[in-house]
Amino acid sequence: MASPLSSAAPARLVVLVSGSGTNLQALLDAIGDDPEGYGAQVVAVGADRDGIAGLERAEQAAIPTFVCRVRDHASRAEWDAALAAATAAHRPDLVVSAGFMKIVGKEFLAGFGGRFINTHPALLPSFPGAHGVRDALAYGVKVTGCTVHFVDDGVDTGPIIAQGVVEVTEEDTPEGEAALHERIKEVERKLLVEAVGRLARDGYRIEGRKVHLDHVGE
Ligand SMILES: Nc1nc2c(c(=O)[nH]1)N[C@@H](CN(C=O)c1ccc(C(=O)N[C@@H](CCC(=O)O)C(=O)O)cc1)CN2
Ligand SMILES: NCC(=O)N[C@@H]1O[C@H](COP(=O)([O-])[O-])[C@@H](O)[C@H]1O
Repeated sequence: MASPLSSAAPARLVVLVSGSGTNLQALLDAIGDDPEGYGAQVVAVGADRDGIAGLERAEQAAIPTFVCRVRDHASRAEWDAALAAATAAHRPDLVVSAGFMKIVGKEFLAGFGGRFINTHPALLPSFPGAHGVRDALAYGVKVTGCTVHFVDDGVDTGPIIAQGVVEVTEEDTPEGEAALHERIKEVERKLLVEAVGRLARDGYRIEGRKVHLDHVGE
């Protein structure tokens, strides 16, 4: 699949969040007042719930927000279609799931397949799902980390864009999940900013499981 990013204008990003939104903040800070330099701008932030810091961060930055709650829809499929429509209204080039804690369905993927990026707090394909940090700790791994990947119709199974490694130490007890997650997030924020910027600036191709970042100027 060839890059959908053909324009010289900054890529339009819709970012989906469910929680504190520190990955969203890292993108906003990297873009700052130079979207041309970074190669992308955040045009909207969407969420599956109200009252989260991620939405407050968007409002602070005067970025439009939308909330699409499963319980406001008659079925999961209707929610998925509503989320797809609310996202499409902002005409994104790329959609970024940055701590978005819902599995999206067919309609969303039909609209944004090949341009929907997720960041996950484990080294995929190990420990997919909603509890990547807890599952890695429970397994007893000595290294873990984070993965930025394109989303497909599995859960955390799509083609990998970039990964970052974090050591697990003797101090990382099962009770210390939050502390390990915080160390992962320090690496993850930088990885996400770097990966999204490169995809947006230089373009990319997805061939099977491989993501090829184009090399502009080489
Ligand atoms: N179709 C896909 N959707 C999403 C993917 C994906 O790979 N394919 N990645 C996720 C993010 N994700 C981890 O990276 C993830 C998030 C949530 C869950 C999950 O089990 N969610 C439950 C609800 C949990 C809650 O509301 O707290 C659910 O969806 O019912 C698994 C993986 C983004 N979406
Ligand atoms: N499976 C999805 C998942 O666990 N996502 C994780 O939620 C955190 C969100 O942090 P943030 O709200 O501070 O950006 C991030 O670590 C992200 O990888």
